[in-house]
Amino acid sequence: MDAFFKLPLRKKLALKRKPGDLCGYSGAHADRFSSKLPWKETLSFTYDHGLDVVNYIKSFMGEEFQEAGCAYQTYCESLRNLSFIIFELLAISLGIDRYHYSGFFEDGASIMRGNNYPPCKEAGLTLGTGPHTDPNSLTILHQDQVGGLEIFSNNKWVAIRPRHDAFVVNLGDTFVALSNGRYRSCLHRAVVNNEKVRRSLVFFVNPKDDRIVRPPSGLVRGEEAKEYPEFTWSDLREFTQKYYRADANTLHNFVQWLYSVKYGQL
Ligand SMILES: C=C1C[C@]23C[C@H]1CC[C@H]2[C@]1(C)CCC[C@@](C)(C(=O)O)[C@H]1[C@@H]3C(=O)O
Ligand SMILES: O=C(O)CCC(=O)C(=O)O
Ligand SMILES: [Fe+2]
Repeated sequence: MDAFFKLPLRKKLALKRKPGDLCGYSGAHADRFSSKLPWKETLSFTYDHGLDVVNYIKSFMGEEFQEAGCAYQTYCESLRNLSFIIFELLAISLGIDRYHYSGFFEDGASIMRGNNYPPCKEAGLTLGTGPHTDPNSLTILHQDQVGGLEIFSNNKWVAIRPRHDAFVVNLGDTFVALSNGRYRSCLHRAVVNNEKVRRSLVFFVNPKDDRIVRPPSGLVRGEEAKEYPEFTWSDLREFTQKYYRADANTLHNFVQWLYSVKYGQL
């Protein structure tokens, strides 16, 4: 990732994400937003179980990234396996079939994202990533030793101390619906500093695009008891990529959009 973000801007822009697509390079999301631009660059690609990551990275970034491709291949496969273990633990904690969620995500496709946060002379006047809950289902993050990830807990921002030997795991909005509201998604942000570049690797786990997101029957007592309408990850990704910058209220606004646009019920 270091080698990529040190490339000349014209080479990075050659991999610029296409409008509405999550994958590719983005510089401060300057092509998407006209205010409150995040102080960061990102490089994202979709990972599904069958992807030959090495060839994908080489074709996408160049032959010189063969070694990076091998590292990403191992990393993505390992995090996919870890996600299934986490989903089993979540199912057990909810008292449902322990394989319910891992089965639901078996044919899913995740997003691998590298975040590069350059130092900022006026670090207090900007944010690397603004306050948000992740719209996806589950996030497995590794931050470098610089520090900058914060969660909102007990009405204050709390720094998450970097640990080189640990991942940060948080639930996203889609899992709120999959658990029928029994779990909440974690509000977090990334701050920057005026001295050092900061990097994080983020693995966003998602179900297959068109798989219907609904809670297991064991978590729903009667039709009225469903907390959220049914939707797909494809719907929520479209909402965040085309109509709404994910923030602390994405799920609420997404449901309004679903009813008005998708179901025409408002
Ligand atoms: C589905 C996604 C949209 C974002 C990347 C993944 C999960 C987190 C989302 C994001 C990081 C939340 C803050 C705003 C955002 C625009 C960003 O700063 O990158 C979001 C991502 C995105 O829309 O690219
Ligand atoms: O870089 C970080 O520590 C947080 C990044 C993040 O929240 C995201 O990319 O969704
Ligand atoms: Fe996030």
